[in-house]
Amino acid sequence: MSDEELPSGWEKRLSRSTGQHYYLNVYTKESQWDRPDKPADPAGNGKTEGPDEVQCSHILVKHSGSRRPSSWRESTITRSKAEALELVKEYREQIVSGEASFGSLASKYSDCSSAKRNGDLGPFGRGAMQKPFEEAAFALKVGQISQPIDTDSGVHIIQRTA
Ligand SMILES: Cn1nc(-c2ccccc2)cc1C(=O)N[C@H](Cc1nc2ccccc2[nH]1)C(=O)O
Repeated sequence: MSDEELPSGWEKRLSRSTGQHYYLNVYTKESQWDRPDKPADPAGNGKTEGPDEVQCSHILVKHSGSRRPSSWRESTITRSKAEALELVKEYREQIVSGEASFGSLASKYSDCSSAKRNGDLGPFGRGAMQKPFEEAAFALKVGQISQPIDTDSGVHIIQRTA
C-alpha cells in the first residue's frame, strides 16, 4: 500500500530529532512509529491527556556512545556516559541552588545546537522528539526541571517553559 493510501485519519510526519517518519492520529494527536493499517480511531483510548504541545529548553551532554558524538563544542566527543551523567547532575545542582541559570549553562555547555538559543527547542508536539525525551517533557509542569534523561543523543536535563 503506497503512502497516498494511508488509512483515513492518519497523517505522515517527519521527526526533526530522529529524521524518521512517524504517523499522527489527527483526532487524538497520538503518534506512532509503525505505519497504520486501519483507519484512525476518533475516540482513541484517552491516552493523550495533557497539552498538545509543550515548549522546553534542555542541556545535552553527549558521550562516546551518542548517535552523533560531535557538537559545536567538540568535534569528537570521547567522554563516557557515566562522565556525561555526572556533568548533567552538576549542572542541575547549580541551577536548582540558584548558582547559575538554565540558559547560561545551556549556552556554554549543551552539546545540542539549541545551545545558541540558551537551550530553547521551541514548541513541539508528541512524535517530534525521541520517546524518552518526549515522555519526560510532557510529564513536566511549566518551570520544572527533569532528572537526567537518556536518549540516543546523550544525557539531558529538560526545563519546561510553556
Ligand atoms: C531537536 N533539535 N532541535 C534543535 C534546535 C532547535 C532550535 C534551535 C536550534 C536547534 C536541535 C535539535 C537536535 O536534534 N540537536 C542534536 C542533539 C539533540 N538530540 C535531541 C533529542 C531530543 C531533544 C533534543 C535533542 N537535541 C544535535 O545538535 O546533534
